[in-house]
Amino acid sequence: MSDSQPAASTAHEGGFRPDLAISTKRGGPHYADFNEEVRTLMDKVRYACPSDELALDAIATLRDLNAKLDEYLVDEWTTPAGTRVDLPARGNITLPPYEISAAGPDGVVATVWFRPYHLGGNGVAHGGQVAVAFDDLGGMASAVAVNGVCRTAFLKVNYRSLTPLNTPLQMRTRVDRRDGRKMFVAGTLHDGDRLCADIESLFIELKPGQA
Ligand SMILES: CCCCCCCCCC(=O)SCCNC(=O)CCNC(=O)[C@H](O)C(C)(C)COP(=O)(O)OP(=O)(O)OC[C@H]1O[C@@H](n2cnc3c(N)ncnc32)[C@H](O)[C@@H]1OP(=O)(O)O
Repeated sequence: MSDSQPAASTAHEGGFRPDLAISTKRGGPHYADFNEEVRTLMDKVRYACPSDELALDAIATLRDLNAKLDEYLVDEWTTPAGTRVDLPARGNITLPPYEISAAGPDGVVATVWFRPYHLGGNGVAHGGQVAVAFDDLGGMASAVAVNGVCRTAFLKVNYRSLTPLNTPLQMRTRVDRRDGRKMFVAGTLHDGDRLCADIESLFIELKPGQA
């Protein structure tokens, strides 16, 4: 575990943050390239078998970079990662990248692609990464439905066929049924006409102030 900690957060206000002030300017004009280079680094690391000389060189470079980044850590409400809606997956490099083509009462439609670093085994995507994409986009469908924040209560993924890497895939999520705060969300992931996975899930609308 690294000792690096993000900056102290502001007072805990639960899941609702009316003052998010989302801006595509956060992180500056080169934040997109910064994000992309980090994803590329993760791709390379997933497949690299470095010489010891290269490993030592990379360790020194990364330590230097991490020390520089330590000077610029902010809290989760201020970081561009997760709020740069102009970037794939809102600039959150922990998510598989996606681009939203529709988000409304009929649900969310996105193009998602799994990169080399999402490798599970034998050249295809890790099932956990598929679940991460469904969690985020299922959460988005329920958030749009209630115009608020929801948390996942359960997420069942049916893996119907292998999910390829480096391929634009269609993910669709929608609230199938609402019962008060309970949003039953269905979703599919397709490679062309082929169904890769689908979900049965429940998202709960948070009460004001609820974490
Ligand atoms: C636009 C940006 C989009 C961003 C999207 C990001 C999405 C990311 C979503 C996540 O990953 S959230 C992180 C993973 N989830 C969690 O950590 C949640 C942990 N669990 C909790 O915090 C609470 O258990 C939870 C908020 C889900 C529910 O607690 P509550 O106290 O608010 O509700 P309660 O326990 O009273 O349950 C409300 C109803 O849901 C039902 N319920 C809750 N959990 C259930 C469950 N697991 N299975 C079936 N039903 C469940 C419960 O029975 C009840 O039904 P009834 O109203 O009919 O009585």
